[in-house]
Amino acid sequence: MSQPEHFEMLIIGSGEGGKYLAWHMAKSGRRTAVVERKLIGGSCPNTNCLPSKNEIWSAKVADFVHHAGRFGTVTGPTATDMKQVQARKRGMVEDMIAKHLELYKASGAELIMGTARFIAPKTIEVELNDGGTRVLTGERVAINLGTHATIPDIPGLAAAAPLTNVELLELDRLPEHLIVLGGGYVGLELAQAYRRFGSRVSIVETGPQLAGREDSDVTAALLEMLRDEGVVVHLGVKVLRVEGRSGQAVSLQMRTSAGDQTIEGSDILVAAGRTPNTSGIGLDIAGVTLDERGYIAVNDRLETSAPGVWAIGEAAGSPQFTHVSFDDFRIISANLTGGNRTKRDRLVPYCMFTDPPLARVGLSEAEAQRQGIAVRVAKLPVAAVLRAQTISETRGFMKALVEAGGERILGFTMIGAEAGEVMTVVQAAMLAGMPYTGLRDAIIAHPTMAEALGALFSNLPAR
Ligand SMILES: Cc1cc2nc3c(=O)[nH]c(=O)nc-3n(C[C@H](O)[C@H](O)[C@H](O)COP(=O)(O)OP(=O)(O)OC[C@H]3O[C@@H](n4cnc5c(N)ncnc54)[C@H](O)[C@@H]3O)c2cc1C
Ligand SMILES: NC(=O)c1ccc[n+]([C@@H]2O[C@H](COP(=O)([O-])OP(=O)(O)OC[C@H]3O[C@@H](n4cnc5c(N)ncnc54)[C@H](O)[C@@H]3O)[C@@H](O)[C@H]2O)c1
Repeated sequence: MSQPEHFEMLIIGSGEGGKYLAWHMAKSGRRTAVVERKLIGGSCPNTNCLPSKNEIWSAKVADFVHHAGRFGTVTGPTATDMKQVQARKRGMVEDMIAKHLELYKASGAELIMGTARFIAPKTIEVELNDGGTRVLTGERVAINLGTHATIPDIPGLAAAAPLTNVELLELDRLPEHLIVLGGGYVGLELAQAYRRFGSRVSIVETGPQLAGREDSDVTAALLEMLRDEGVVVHLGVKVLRVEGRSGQAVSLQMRTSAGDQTIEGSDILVAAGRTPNTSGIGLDIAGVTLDERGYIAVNDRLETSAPGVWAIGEAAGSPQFTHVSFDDFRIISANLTGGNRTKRDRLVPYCMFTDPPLARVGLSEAEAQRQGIAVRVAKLPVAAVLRAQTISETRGFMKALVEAGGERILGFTMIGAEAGEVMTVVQAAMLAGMPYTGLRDAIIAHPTMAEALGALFSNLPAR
């Protein structure tokens, strides 16, 4: 065994929270190392958020071009060159990796490329990517391992070598018919994008609706939007088996309420949720306990069962968003410097980058009902928003929840153009504790999408 090297802060995984913690600790003078097996900067800039949003924007351009005539621009025959789509995306990812390396260098944190495994409490052995091993110990250890796509236990699926988001976002050819297993975030964003590039796309979802966490009016709007673009959606099905090989020919047999059906496709994408990267790396040896789903068990301060060991991001069971992994960093760094920050009562917003996007902060109607919280609900169709008329993007609606007996905003959902930006305006009001009347009565620039918040909150039923 190599001689152990000691660090004041040792971080496993260069994800969002892990890298910020490393840079922060190193800059404040602590000897810090990060061990990363592959993705410099984690999955967001390499394989997940940013590459997907990059390709989704290429698909948006394709959609603009397909409908250019509507806006008065005359085009001839058009086609999507997936090699160029890939080239733009790869260029962005390479730039990000270079920037991350500069930030590592400037911070003084050592980035060690290799796979970590615990061999004793607070002690890891790293199998270096360049060969050889190093043994590292940390006075404090943070674990930021992330997740990978779950491959459901369906006969023939694994043997079909299905695509996950990682492989799909690396394809430089267009699938002729892409079968998408799962109608959640990954499935919906990528199904729409590949449809716009020109693939035939079929979504197969076990649940009764798309985006299962959302209210039924929201998911009905999503469904209509996707079907209008020619995406075929199968809901409430049981997948029986998969045959063939993704990239060549693949068939999926499913049980539906109308009987058994088979879909023949060229490729299959698995987008059926995530599995934490917590197995086989000696977390038991480190004294780090997992919960029943295999995520690292943490308290509100993100402390694990092992003293001096924290967990960050998806592997810690935090909501699966980059901005949450970043907030996990803020919790840990605050607590390491005498603060008392917790993840309790965090207001976690999100935006699904379908087009138009779906954004939410706070409660949905169904959640309010489940929690027995009485609310007043205001709705406004996006078609009523003047800005939406100017850009011919009138699909969707806004919905706000306000406490029944007061003026506190409890939730906001929007499906429509610029939903993420409009939602953030409402989130800011919620964080400031501003009554809904503050937004209702504000002067908001005309014509913006956020201007419609005045009309939305004016629609609220009286107490
Ligand atoms: C297709 C897709 C699109 C998404 N889009 C969005 C979006 O638009 N917005 C959003 O907020 N979220 C999005 N997400 C979710 C988001 O990517 C994650 O929540 C986010 O990256 C946070 O991850 P993390 O910090 O927990 O871990 P990660 O960033 O995954 O980092 C974990 C790191 O640990 C490394 N690692 C694992 N095991 C070891 C080991 N034993 N030794 C060394 N290194 C190891 C991994 O290589 C990885 O780099 C998307 C997810 C997917 C799949
Ligand atoms: N824009 C964003 O912020 C963004 C984008 C992509 C992913 N993400 C994050 O990544 C997480 C993972 O995304 P995801 O889409 O993999 O998971 P998800 O949980 O959002 O959706 C998975 C879907 O697959 C369905 N499913 C499960 N097993 C199935 C099966 N055997 N056959 C058919 N359908 C099946 C589920 O019912 C569910 O609807 C998300 O929850 C989200 O937090 C965020």
